[in-house]
Amino acid sequence: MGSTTAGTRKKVTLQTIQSLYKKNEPITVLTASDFPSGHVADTAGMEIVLVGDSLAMVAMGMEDTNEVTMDEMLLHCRSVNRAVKSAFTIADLPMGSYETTPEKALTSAIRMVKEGGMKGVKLEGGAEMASTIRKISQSGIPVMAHIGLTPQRQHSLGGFRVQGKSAAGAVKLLRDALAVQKAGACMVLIEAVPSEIAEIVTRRLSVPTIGIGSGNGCSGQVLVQVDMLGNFPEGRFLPKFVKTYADVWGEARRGVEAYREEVKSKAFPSVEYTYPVSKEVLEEFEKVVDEVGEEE
Ligand SMILES: Nc1nc(=O)c2c([nH]1)NC[C@@H]1CN(c3ccc(C(=O)N[C@@H](CCC(=O)O)C(=O)O)cc3)CN21
Ligand SMILES: CC(C)C(=O)C(=O)O
Ligand SMILES: [Mg+2]
Repeated sequence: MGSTTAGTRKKVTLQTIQSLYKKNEPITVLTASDFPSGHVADTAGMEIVLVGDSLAMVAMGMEDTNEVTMDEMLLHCRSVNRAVKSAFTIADLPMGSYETTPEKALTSAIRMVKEGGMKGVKLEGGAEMASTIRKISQSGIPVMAHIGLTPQRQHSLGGFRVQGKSAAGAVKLLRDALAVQKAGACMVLIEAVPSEIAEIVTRRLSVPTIGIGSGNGCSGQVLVQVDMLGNFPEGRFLPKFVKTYADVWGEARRGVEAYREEVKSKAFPSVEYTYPVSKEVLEEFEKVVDEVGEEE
């Protein structure tokens, strides 16, 4: 099946993504927020690495995604970009960096490319964002549109709620998808929408859809990396759509506790973790040790 583990993998371009879409091969997308997470996503063969504003919550400990600034996003983008050699990179435009005018949005998108090293940008919203999407994509920066559950608009949506559940909601979703496609979006991310609805929307579009919590009928899938790796504090809430493929947190916790025990018991550092010194040097040093600092 398709592209495998990388290393010498060729650079993924929009054309690569287009050809996967044509072949009906699912497009793999994963978030990253720093050098190590960018590195593992890239070398494990993800086609797209997304610097999502969810990093506000998972990497910065903020309450939601609305607090993170453009400058903070750029810092994370630069770290991810140093690690990613093959994957196509996209970053979320954070709340406040694109809503006021298409010109402001383009300025922010250009910063993501020039300062963040990103290849494309993602922004939340449907039909109402069409002129913004057009402005950015006509300037040569690929735009992924994010519809369905749009976390930056959680207070209008009444929280992190499933979208497109009613017939009217599904019609709105389809209208949004068609509008952002017409405006030039190169991909449409669909978050937290019933599978059947997302599948029908995907069929009506001629650009790939990337689903999160929207079932198997999308052209590709995305998850937040720390979620799928189980790399988060005990007891943290996880959306129903997250499948956990590893227990990185458990392993990290086990390691730190073992280190603590061994420091307390003096089992660490044992001799193999220390540097040798010759007996002669040691004897010579011991001879003078009491005099050092007492001179004059
Ligand atoms: N770590 C993390 N993972 C994510 O997937 C994620 C973030 N953060 N932050 C930004 C958004 C917020 N996300 C969320 C958060 C909660 C639900 C949630 O509570 N879903 C409910 C369904 C609620 C309903 O019935 O309408 C669930 O049970 O999954 C969904 C998406 C997805 N994104
Ligand atoms: C969850 C994905 C789609 C995202 O927008 C993010 O990570 O911020
Ligand atoms: Mg986001």
